[in-house]
Order: sequence, then structure tokens, then C-alpha cells
Amino acid sequence: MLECLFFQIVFFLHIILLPIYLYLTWNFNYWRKRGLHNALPLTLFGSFPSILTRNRNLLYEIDRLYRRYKHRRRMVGIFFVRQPQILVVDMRLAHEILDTNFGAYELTAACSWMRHRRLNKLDKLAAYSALWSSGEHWKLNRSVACAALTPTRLKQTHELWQGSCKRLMQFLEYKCKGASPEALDAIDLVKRFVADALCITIWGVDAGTLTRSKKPNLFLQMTERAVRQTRSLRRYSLLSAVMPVFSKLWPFRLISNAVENYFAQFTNDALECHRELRNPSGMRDVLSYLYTQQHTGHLSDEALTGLCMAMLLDGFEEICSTLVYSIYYFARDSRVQSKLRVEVLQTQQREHCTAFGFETLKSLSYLDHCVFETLRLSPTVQYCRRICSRANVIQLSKRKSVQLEEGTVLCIPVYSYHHDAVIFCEPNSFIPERFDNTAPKELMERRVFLPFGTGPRSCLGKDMSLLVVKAAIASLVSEYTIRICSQTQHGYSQTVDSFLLNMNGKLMLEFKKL
Ligand code: HEM
Repeated sequence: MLECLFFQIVFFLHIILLPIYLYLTWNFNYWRKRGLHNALPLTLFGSFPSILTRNRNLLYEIDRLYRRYKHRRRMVGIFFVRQPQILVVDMRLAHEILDTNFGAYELTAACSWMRHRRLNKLDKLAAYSALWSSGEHWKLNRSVACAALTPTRLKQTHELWQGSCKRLMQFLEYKCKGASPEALDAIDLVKRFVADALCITIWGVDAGTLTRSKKPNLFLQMTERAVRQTRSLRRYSLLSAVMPVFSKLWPFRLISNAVENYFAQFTNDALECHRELRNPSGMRDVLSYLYTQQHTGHLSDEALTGLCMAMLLDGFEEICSTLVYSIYYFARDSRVQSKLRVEVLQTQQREHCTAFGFETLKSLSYLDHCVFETLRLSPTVQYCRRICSRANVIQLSKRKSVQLEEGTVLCIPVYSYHHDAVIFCEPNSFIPERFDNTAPKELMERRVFLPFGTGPRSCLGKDMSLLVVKAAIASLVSEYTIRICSQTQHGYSQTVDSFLLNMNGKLMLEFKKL
């Protein structure tokens, strides 16, 4: 009787598990049939076990594959759970995909996901972001955002960030007063500063994130909420890769109603200030610029909110991460920090100034190299993904080529390029001096260094980000020494070193007034 029950259970288990097994492994011959070498996929996991085990960042697994194939193949077939994708190993091919043959790969993973959801129906405001849009929408969004961030306009806005830096230093002083030793959470500090700098640049008003108020700041809370929501898209796209029907059953929203309403109201209030000329930015902010466009008949109120919100959310996390990592590397390396301080203080003396002007900030070459070294070692965008917008043939060697179908996803492993010892000696060390011989610009032109991507879809916030990050660092190191404190030595560094900077966690550092 028991034996019979046992066989029945085994039989039913087979009936249930066999279709799942077949479903998950059905595609595993996909690349072999097309004559492309593929990294051996595992059932359930595909080429990346950590997608499900979550024991380490996906980027390390991409890096493992990159190292295995880098001198042997231009690209290899991989499986994102069961979805066939391509890992682009050859940097020249990456250049072709991102830049010279852009027409064939114009979609990014983000905008392709948004396209499938019929843009504008859900997430009205996200539709104004160049990051999330495609086709004509993308061209329009990108051109409006780029026009608001031209070098001339950035020069005008620069004074606003100087105000943000001043508020940062006042806030730091206030925070350090009671603390002993002066240990502060660097992530919290950076988030407050970046929210302040972006808010004054975009809306022309003070977000109040660097005030002494003990109450949680609503602007920061809403920004973080929106960033968290876009992050959870990763989990959602994983489920969609296993079961494409999932995305139809559960239409994920990128920006919740509450966040959308908050920023719509915020934009309205800021516009009121503009109309009554109570604008503290002296009309140098992005909203004022867009408002003049609105008067010439181009933009609706919804577009104004959408464009402003997109600019905040497309760059907030990236600037925060770059700034937090930079500060962390300075705290770990007193030699670099001292050398940087000498450059900053000597320039201050020479120019007889405390705050750095636009041109002066650009001329601080060691600071420039420190920021680029941070972006090399810890690129905030670890890999770029592109999607074939039409069927396309890629030459693998003189005699061999492979046909890629429309919709094929290609992964460009930026982190792995930045950590390739053939290009960057001692790739895992923080050495800003490496850029003394070869300037970051030259490496970017050779497409071996891609902190801001390359080609028509490269980052449009690059110049603004570099200026904001450099202004904050110059202010900090000119007045404080930054050191790792005991809490960080025995815990947090592990999390940071494992690359995934946990922006919801803490990074305790010591700030000591000079
Ligand atoms: C240090 C800070 C930043 C870093 C490291 C960074 C990095 C990048 C990278 C690597 C890409 C290309 C992604 C790809 O090719 O798939 C990108 C795209 C983009 N970035 Fe940034 N970014 C930063 C700040 C910003 C800021 C402040 C803004 C907002 C003004 C912004 C807006 C965008 C947009 C809209 C795109 C998509 C462009 C398009 O598809 O046409 N970024 N960023």
C-alpha cells in the first residue's frame, strides 16, 4: 500500500516537474544551432546562478565569463535564466553596437521594457525621460534635456551648486559638533547634498535637505521612494525573463501615483515662485528655462513636471554612488587624500577664493583623475544592455558570422573592461595617477573606458555630474580630513568592496576639521 503511494507521488512529481524542466531548458540549444559558442547554462539558473541564489552580485559572474573568453571570442551566447542573450567580449564590437552601428541597436533594456507597456498609458511622467523612452519620444526628450544642460547653462548654474556646497559644510559642522569622534553616515550626508544640488539646479528652490530640522525631509523621501521602485524593476524583469506572460498579468509601475502627485505639486509650487519672481535661483534653473519654452508653445504642464522629475531620477543614484565611493576611497587612502588637499588648497590660495569658480573647478587635474578613477573602479552603470531593433549579422571571424534576431539582448560588460589588467595595470587598486600618462578623455575615445557610456545614448548628465561631484569633494577635503572609523573597518567595507553599494545602509566615516 505504502509502496503504491510512493510510486504515485513520484509519478505525479514527474508530471509536474517535467514540463517545468522542459520549459526552462527548451532554449538551451538556441546559440549552438546558430553556430555561436555559448557559456554552459545550468537548468533553472541559466549562465548566472546568482540571479536566483543571490549570494553575490551578477556583475562578478559576468566578469568571470568575460575573463574566460576575452582573448578567444568576439562574443558568446549566454542565458538569462532561459532567455538567450549575448555577452559582448570584444571592445571593438561594443563600440560598433553602442556607436557606429547604433541604428541596429538603438533600444536599451529600459526603453524596450517601457515600449512594451505602451508608453504614456502607465507612468505618464516617466515617458518624459530619455532613459526610458524610444523613437521620436526619445529624440525629443533628449534634445530638450541636452538644451537645458549646455556648457553655457551649466556655467550659469554653477553658482547654485556653490550654495549647495556651503549648505553642506554648514550641515557637516552642525553634525560634527555633538559627535565624538566625528563619525557620520557618509551615505546620508551625500544623499542630502545631491538632493539639494539637483533640486536647486532643476526647480530653482531649496529642498531643505541640508537644514537642521529633525523631521524627515519629504523631498528626499519621495526621491528615495522613486529610486527604490525603479530598482525593484530588476526583480520584475527577472520574473518576466522566466515567464514573459508575467509582464502582461502584472503591469509594473515605475513611478507610483503618490510620487507622481508629489512632484506635480512640487513643480506647480516652484512655478508659482517663478511667476511671482520669488525664485531664489535667479532663474538659472532648468524649470525656468523650460518655462520659457512653454511660453513659446512647446511644453504642457505635465511635460514640465515629467522632464524635471526625469532629470532628478535619472541621475540621483548615479551621482550619489560616485560621490560616496570617492569619499570612501579617500578615507581608505590618506596619501591620495593629502595629495588632493594640497592641490585644492594651493589653488584656493592662488586664486584668493574659498569657493571654486566654474573654470577653476575644471582645471583641478588631480581631482579630475580621482573622480574618474572612482568611476573606473566602481562604475555606477556596470553593464550596458542593447536590443537588436532589426535582424542583424555579426562577423565573428573572416569566415564565420552569426545572425541575430530582432529583440536579441546584448550585454556590454563595462565593469569588466574597466578591470581588465591588459588596459589598466593593477586594476583593483585605486590609483588616480594612472591618468597622468593617458587622460580619461583619450581612454573614453578609445572606448575602453565607458563610465558614461558612448554613442547617441551616452549619458547626457555627464558634465553636470562631474561638476557637482567635484565641487562637493573640493569643499570637503579643503576643510576636513576623512578617515575610516572602527564601525566601517569591521563591517561596512565588506559591503562596499563587494561592489553593490547599499544605498539604504550606512557608511560610517570620521570627519575631522582641519
Ligand atoms: C556620475 C553620475 C552619472 C553616471 C556615472 C552616469 C552614467 C550613465 C551611463 C553609463 C549611461 C549610458 C547607459 C547605457 O548606455 O545603457 C547613462 C545614460 C543616461 N544618463 Fe547618466 N550618469 C550619471 C548622471 C546622470 C545625470 C545627473 C542625469 C540627469 C541629468 C543622467 C541622465 C541620463 C540619461 C537620461 C541617460 C540615457 C540617455 C539616452 O538613453 O539617451 N545621468 N548615464
